[in-house]
Amino acid sequence: MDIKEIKIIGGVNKCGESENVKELIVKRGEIFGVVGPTGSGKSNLISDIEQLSQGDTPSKRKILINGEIPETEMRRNPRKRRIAQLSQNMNFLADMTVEEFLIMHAKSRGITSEGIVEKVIDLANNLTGEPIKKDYNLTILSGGQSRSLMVADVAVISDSPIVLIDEIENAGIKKHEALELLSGYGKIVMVITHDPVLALMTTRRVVMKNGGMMEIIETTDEEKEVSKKLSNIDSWMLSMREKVRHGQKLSLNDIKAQKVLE
Ligand SMILES: Nc1ncnc2c1ncn2[C@@H]1O[C@H](COP(=O)(O)OP(=O)(O)OP(=O)(O)O)[C@@H](O)[C@H]1O
Repeated sequence: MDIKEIKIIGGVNKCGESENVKELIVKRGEIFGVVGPTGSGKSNLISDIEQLSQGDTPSKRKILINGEIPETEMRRNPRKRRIAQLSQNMNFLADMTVEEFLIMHAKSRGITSEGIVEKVIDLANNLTGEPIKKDYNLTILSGGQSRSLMVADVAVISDSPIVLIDEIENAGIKKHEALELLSGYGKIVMVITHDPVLALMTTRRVVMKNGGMMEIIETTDEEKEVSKKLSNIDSWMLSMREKVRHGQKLSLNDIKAQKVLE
């Protein structure tokens, strides 16, 4: 099934009161943000989408796919759900090389195209400062390398049209590029974040409060500008981290803020 949009029909907050936002539609290629303080219900909203809930969770939300109630099979069978989830705590456990894993995953999805392994690894290497090689064992990958590979894998091999991301701010990868990559592959991307770099690169974001969807904010052009500048600062921080990691010394020249903010 070609998933073009998901619709969230609002339910109730933690006090049982109707949510302010009654209906929310997220379309293919859109990056949608979920923001709110601790305990405000961000993960709960993502989990409702992941389960394709139909008024049967505490929030009583309903999730429609292309305007319709998804088939029971899609709800019950995780293989048919086609929703990928990424979080900063995820790691690979399988004892195999990067190449073996990618070939196996591509095969299981019926993808046989030439050069798919190289393509995924190249994309992953754009997201991390520490290069990944195809003969590396999955279990020796660092956190940043693992997450980069997962993002590239979800973008290219996994056919999950819906990607739910739970706080990747400390995942040690180029977050901006990671989100751009996923949305560029025509996916519906929903990202929970406290990070302005990510929050401002979404087209819209929902503000959670007390377990309910309070309001939807459209990202302004000015905010997009701010996002680009913050992203530069972010890449710079990542490069500093890499220098320290590789035993190099930093100098005051490295923190000339103007260079970063230009
Ligand atoms: N609409 C709701 N109805 C009933 N319970 C809810 C609702 N929304 C959230 N909760 C409950 O409130 C608690 C906090 O919610 P949740 O974990 O989703 O918050 P969060 O914003 O993700 O928090 P954190 O930022 O700390 O991860 C959870 O136990 C969750 O089950």
